[in-house]
Amino acid sequence: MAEVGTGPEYDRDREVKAFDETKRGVKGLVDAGVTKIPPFFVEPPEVLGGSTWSSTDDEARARLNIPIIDLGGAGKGGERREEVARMIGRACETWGFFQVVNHGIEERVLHGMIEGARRFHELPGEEKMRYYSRDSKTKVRFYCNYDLLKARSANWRDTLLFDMAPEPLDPHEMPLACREEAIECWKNMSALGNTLLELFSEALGLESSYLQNMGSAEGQVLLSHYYPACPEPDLTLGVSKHSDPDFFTILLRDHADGLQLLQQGQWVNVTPVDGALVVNVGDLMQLVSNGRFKSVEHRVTVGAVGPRISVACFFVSNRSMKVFGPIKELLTEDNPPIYKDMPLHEFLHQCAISKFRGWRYAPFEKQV
Ligand SMILES: O=C(O)CCC(=O)C(=O)O
Ligand SMILES: [Fe+2]
Repeated sequence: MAEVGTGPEYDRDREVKAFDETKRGVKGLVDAGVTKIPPFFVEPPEVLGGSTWSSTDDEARARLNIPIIDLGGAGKGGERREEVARMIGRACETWGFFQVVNHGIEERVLHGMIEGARRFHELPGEEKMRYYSRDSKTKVRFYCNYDLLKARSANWRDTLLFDMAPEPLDPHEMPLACREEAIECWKNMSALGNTLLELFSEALGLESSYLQNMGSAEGQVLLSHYYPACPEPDLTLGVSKHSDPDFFTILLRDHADGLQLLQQGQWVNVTPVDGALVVNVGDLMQLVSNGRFKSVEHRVTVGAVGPRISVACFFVSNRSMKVFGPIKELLTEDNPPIYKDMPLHEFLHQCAISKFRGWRYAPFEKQV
């Protein structure tokens, strides 16, 4: 006989809808004391599996850590500017990920943001639920999985989203639990994002202001993710394998492991480093750089202890009619365009259906 909850009598759509209507997210399940996760969170074994790089050899292990780049002296006219731009370029061409230290954001601001996110997600369910929304026009929204109603399996995480830019967000719309912390964190991440944009431009051999002038990252979305402890951590994921559909992402994490990226078909753990921020290339950057910078797939596993908290700032374009394609200055006879020019809305649609499938000019290995 089929296991209870998964047999033919199990109405998945109804269960998902009923869960969504609680407006309490995964944290609500944990608070209710579930000891088994609802079946719609269970990932198939082929998704959960996959080998993880591991090595007993110290040197090999060291090579399996994404680069940690010191931004000290990399400001405009700084003595390390060129060196840092080169390091960032190399990291984007190989890993698609790097961590930055000496980034200029005070520890107080980062710690405050993590604690603010914790305060929000640990509010009583009745207080949080008034922010619960699936309407993408809502600039402040709390939700459990943006694609909950469509995805094959749900992810074990809740998110609070703030649409910070380009239109300013009225602070009064933000929950008090993390309002000040989120504004301060975003201002700092936004400034760091501008510096990174200049460094990305220089790494590509372009004018410092080139990428900024394209308007590819003028939209900024701050996401506070909360991954509660999971009673069956081996059956589900915090977030399934994906690449970010933005230009680039700055990610703040607490001390918990879980973030993994895919390298040569195997998962590599991105080990937390005190005070560091993770930066990763998104799909739009891969497109405009004609595949030179890689948008690498990543995922988050969950643990039996928790929560794990992370805060991501997505740098995006919100000009849906603007046409994006490989930057002409980067193209040569030896480096012909491997992607088509297309309006942003079409690009995002393609990303949503299937990453890069069916619209490349040449066979292109997405993974390095
Ligand atoms: O929580 C994390 O460490 C990663 C989050 C992530 O991949 C995302 O927001 O796209
Ligand atoms: Fe991501």
